[in-house]
Amino acid sequence: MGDGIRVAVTGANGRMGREVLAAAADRKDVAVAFAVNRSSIEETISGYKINNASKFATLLASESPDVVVDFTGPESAIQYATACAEAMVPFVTGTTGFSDEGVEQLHSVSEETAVLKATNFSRGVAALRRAVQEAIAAVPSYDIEVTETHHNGKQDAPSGTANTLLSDIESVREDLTERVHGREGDAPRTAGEIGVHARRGGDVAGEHEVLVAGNNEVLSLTHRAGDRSIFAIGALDAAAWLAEQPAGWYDFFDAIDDA
Ligand SMILES: NC(=O)C1=CN([C@@H]2O[C@H](COP(=O)(O)OP(=O)(O)OC[C@H]3O[C@@H](n4cnc5c(N)ncnc54)[C@H](OP(=O)(O)O)[C@@H]3O)[C@@H](O)[C@H]2O)C=CC1
Ligand SMILES: O=C(O)C1=N[C@H](C(=O)O)C[C@H](O)C1
Repeated sequence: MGDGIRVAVTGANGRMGREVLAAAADRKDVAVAFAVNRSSIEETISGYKINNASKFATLLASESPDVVVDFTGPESAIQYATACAEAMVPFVTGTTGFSDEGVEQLHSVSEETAVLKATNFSRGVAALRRAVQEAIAAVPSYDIEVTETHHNGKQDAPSGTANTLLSDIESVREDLTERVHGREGDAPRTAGEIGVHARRGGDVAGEHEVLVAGNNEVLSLTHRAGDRSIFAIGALDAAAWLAEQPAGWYDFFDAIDDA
């Protein structure tokens, strides 16, 4: 696979699917084997024909892509992943909002083929995650609040990235056992909580802030996505790496730390 990868793209007419096709068109190391969308699309996107999603399994067999890149919804991602397991094609998903059962189903797929699931394909967010864990370990009694802001079309709240940051924080601060979503009325803060806030508006590509406060000081660690191309580029980098991996469960750190 030294000459590059042939990628299949799901959710091709979504905000992210379009970005992935645009990023692929810009890269010499990525060719698009095929692209699918649930609703039929007559026009091409970044020069690529868009197939109806009902043809996904047939196209997997006939086009033999090296890897599939999926940004859709939790139910469809599991359906696409299941088809990838049958065809033994590696599967990268940036889709968020999975239930615990959904994540278990993806884990089952990873017994048959390589699966890389990441709630955020930005290298800046990968750096933020590491910075947050280091920072909060240094001030172990401080209060923590996580705030995310996204465009008004986002389905899930809090964002997948916010949930990932919350898990990271809880792995360092085992005393924080309750996630409090928003705050209203007679609702004073308690010692064991992490406040979680989700804002929606306009076309914000994605912002995440971890606020750490105590002892007469405030530390704010923030990431702002300038536009969605960063997620698409990161997903294609992850896809190029995953295409060469054996069956198993991987995250974005596995790909970027091995580069
Ligand atoms: N990990 C990361 O770095 C990032 C993750 N995301 C995540 O990616 C996902 C998609 O986001 P975004 O592109 O903004 O969403 P959009 O709503 O713009 O696009 C969703 C796409 O998925 C398709 N789709 C939705 N439900 C189904 C279904 N049941 N069956 C088949 N296809 C379906 C839609 O098809 P149709 O057009 O026919 O409706 C559309 O093509 C979200 O979960 C989001 O949180 C987003 C950005 C970055
Ligand atoms: O839906 C989005 O747009 C985004 N979703 C991801 C998430 O839920 O964390 C990543 C990014 O913030 C954009």
